Amino acid sequence: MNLPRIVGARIGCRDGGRYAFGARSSWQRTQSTAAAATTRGLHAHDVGVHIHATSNAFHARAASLPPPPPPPPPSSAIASASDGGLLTSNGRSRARMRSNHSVGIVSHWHCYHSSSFLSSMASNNNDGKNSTGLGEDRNSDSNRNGIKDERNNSESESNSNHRNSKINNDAHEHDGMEPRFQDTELPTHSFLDTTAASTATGGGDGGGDDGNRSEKEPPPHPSVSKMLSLLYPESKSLLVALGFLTVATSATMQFPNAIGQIIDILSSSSSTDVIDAVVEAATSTASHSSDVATTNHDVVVDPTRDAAMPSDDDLLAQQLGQHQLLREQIQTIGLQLTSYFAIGAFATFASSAIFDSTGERIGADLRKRLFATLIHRDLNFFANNRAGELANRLSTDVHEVVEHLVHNMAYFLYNLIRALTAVASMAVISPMLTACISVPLPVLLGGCAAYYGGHIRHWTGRQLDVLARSTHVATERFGGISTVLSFGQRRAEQRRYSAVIEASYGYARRVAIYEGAFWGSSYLVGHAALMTILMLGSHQVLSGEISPGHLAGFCMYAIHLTDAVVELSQATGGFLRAQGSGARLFDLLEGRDDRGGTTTTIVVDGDDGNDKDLAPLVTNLAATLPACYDSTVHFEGIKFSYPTHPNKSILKDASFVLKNGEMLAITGLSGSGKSSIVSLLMRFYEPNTGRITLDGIDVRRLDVDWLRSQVGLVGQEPILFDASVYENVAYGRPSATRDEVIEACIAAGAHRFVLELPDQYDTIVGGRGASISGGQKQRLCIARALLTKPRILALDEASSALDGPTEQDFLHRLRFLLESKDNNISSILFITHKKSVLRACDRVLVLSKGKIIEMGEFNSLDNASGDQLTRLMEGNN
Ligand SMILES: Nc1ncnc2c1ncn2[C@@H]1O[C@H](COP(=O)(O)OP(=O)(O)OP(=O)(O)O)[C@@H](O)[C@H]1O
Repeated sequence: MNLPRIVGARIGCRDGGRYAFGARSSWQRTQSTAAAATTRGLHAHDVGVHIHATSNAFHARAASLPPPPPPPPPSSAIASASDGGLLTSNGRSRARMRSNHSVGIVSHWHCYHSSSFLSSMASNNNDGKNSTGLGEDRNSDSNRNGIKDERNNSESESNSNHRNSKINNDAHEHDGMEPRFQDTELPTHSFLDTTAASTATGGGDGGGDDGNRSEKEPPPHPSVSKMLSLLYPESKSLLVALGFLTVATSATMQFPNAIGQIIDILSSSSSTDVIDAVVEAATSTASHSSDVATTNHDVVVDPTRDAAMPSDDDLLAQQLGQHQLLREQIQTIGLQLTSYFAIGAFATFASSAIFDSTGERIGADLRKRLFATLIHRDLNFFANNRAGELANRLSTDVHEVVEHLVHNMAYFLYNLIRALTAVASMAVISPMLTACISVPLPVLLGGCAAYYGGHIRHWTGRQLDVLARSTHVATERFGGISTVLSFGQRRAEQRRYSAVIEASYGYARRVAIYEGAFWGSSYLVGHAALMTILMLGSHQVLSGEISPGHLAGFCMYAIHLTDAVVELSQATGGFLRAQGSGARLFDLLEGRDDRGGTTTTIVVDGDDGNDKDLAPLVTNLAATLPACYDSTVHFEGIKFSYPTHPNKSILKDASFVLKNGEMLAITGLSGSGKSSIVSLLMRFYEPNTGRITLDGIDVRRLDVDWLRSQVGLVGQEPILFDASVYENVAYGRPSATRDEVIEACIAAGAHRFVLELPDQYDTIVGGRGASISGGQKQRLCIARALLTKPRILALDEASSALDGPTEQDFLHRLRFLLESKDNNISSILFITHKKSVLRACDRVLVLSKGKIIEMGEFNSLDNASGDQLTRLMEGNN
């Protein structure tokens, strides 16, 4: 299961297919299943890239690391131990990872953190505009607008701006349409303009005007309590994980203490004497036995030796006993440490596994919630929000929130426990030394992190914006490679891409410098603190206040403290980044977006002529018509503008009737508002004034899903999903039998070519039906609409890709379906430019600039000379 592809495909559905077929909840289930699969670890390709790459960043990083250098020379146990995070300036995260092995469980969290440090900062700045998954939608937009866009591209390439603008102007004058998705064709300066990049990433879809998608104001950051509310459902697991984390950290923190004890045991004067004596005895025994072997007969016993004095042998035996005692003491400490570390290892495993899986659980739930919210938004919302960007929110932003919220929380807690334990242990050893380090250190390191972190965030954001833009453009160009080739633009594209990548590298270099400065400063501050401790501590040892072992232990705790303070400042930054990523998510979840909001309040002319707030009726989903209703549709004085362009009048006082039992064609110049009529009938949008009635009832009083189920819409662009022929046709009625699907395909004239496909009805048609022809796609879409047994069939240029004989056959079948008593279809609405279709219809309605200018039978209109229809039909014989 491929989550982003599913999401992209569903959200990118431009013809409103989801709405028309009322299959939102079924896709919602699909999405839930995909999310659940992700949670169970069945990471699909794209999800895996996002989730695994970061949540298992440790492993990925570790795998890519060079082998660790040889251990530091034993001359400095402290220096070697201090690698636990402090002596890390050069390799930064890498060195941190390596060195952290020396302090037990530290490694996991460090490595995790190290890899997420930059990416997390950056991704926030990127504001979720990762270009992954964007290209497909934008490509399709580009393809739709292919000729115009590509002409523009070609013109700009040859630096003829005049011609370029003329093409646009011509197009504009001709059909009154605004050129859509102009930003897909960027002159070099805007291509490199990171401000533009930040606004222009994302896959455009949904039929909106891209140009209108101006940069959104960043939403306010959600409060801390709101962020933490995401964790609430999993609070039990998190508490358990926290318990394990505390145990693991406590176990780790035993190590410095143990080192101190061992050093003290070994360096006390009595121990030194015993060790010296035993070593001496061992040496002399060795030389003595060799002497005995050579001069055994020379041995002379001293008769004057005092019998009361303990003999050398007794003394040696005593010292050997004490030596054995020392060994046992050290072994006891070793055993204690071993048991601590065994417990620590288990606790690390448990806390890590619980934190990770809980994070994924929270992410999966958040994705399901967000998808459920998005899939129920209206078409206007999708016109205002790029499909790719929404899909990105589902994958990247949710991942960011989980990453920073859950993992950072774990990381923060871990470091907090570590820092507190270190301070407490240090205070026990030497309160004075503790005060010396624990006050200035957090201030200095926190200051460094705040100062450099701000710069790193800033430049990483710029870099990722440019990178995201470049990725989007690359995806788009690869998708439209045939156009790039046909206009000979390969080198130009190569130059553009190189330029933007260079710009991105420029930002990356600045990031690298600030990062280096941060780690350099941390190194300096940390080592200065360590040096101070060593100096002051040595004086204390000399004055007998603390033992050398205590000093060694203290230094190790100080290293832990230094490291923990650095990590704490970064973890806090991580939480702020989670807030940044969460801002847009909460906006979407709570439907607070300022553009393209849902229809919550509808004011309409009531039946009694008074304006009424119909919101309660609209939300009451029970209103439907009886099965035998008359499917006559009345458009009464409809005035309409798209919410994105409220000042542009699309329909101007349009009134007409679609009678029960008739085939009505609407024709007119491109952009005259034909498709908008179907959108209003489907209630994708609401008219500004006037009303649409079905059987005399205002459609706004009817259950919108029921209404849509009564209209079988075949959109202008045949949208198929990346599934089998059978699944695509049965999309609107998943319960349909195979026979019913075949029947619908026969009626739509699709059966014959389906049989010729490699797996017939089980053939996968590819993303957007890429592996079948345009005419075949159209026929499958018609079959899909017929299968839902609609009362009204609305065909928006649905036969445009059919050849003459196939179209004639199709029209005959439709007439048969309309007249057949067994069939549900009672009226057919054609949106068409084709004379053959117009001729087959009962009546033709001619639309010009949103006004109905002619209406009647085709022959009567066709015979009237000089009219709009005749001009329309020129060259259309
Ligand atoms: N989602 C939208 N948001 C804003 N404007 C839109 C939207 N969809 C269409 N328009 C604009 O509304 C006008 C009418 O569009 P419509 O698609 O109804 O025309 P049409 O007659 O069906 O054109 P064609 O024959 O080219 O399909 C056009 O100017 C178009 O740019």
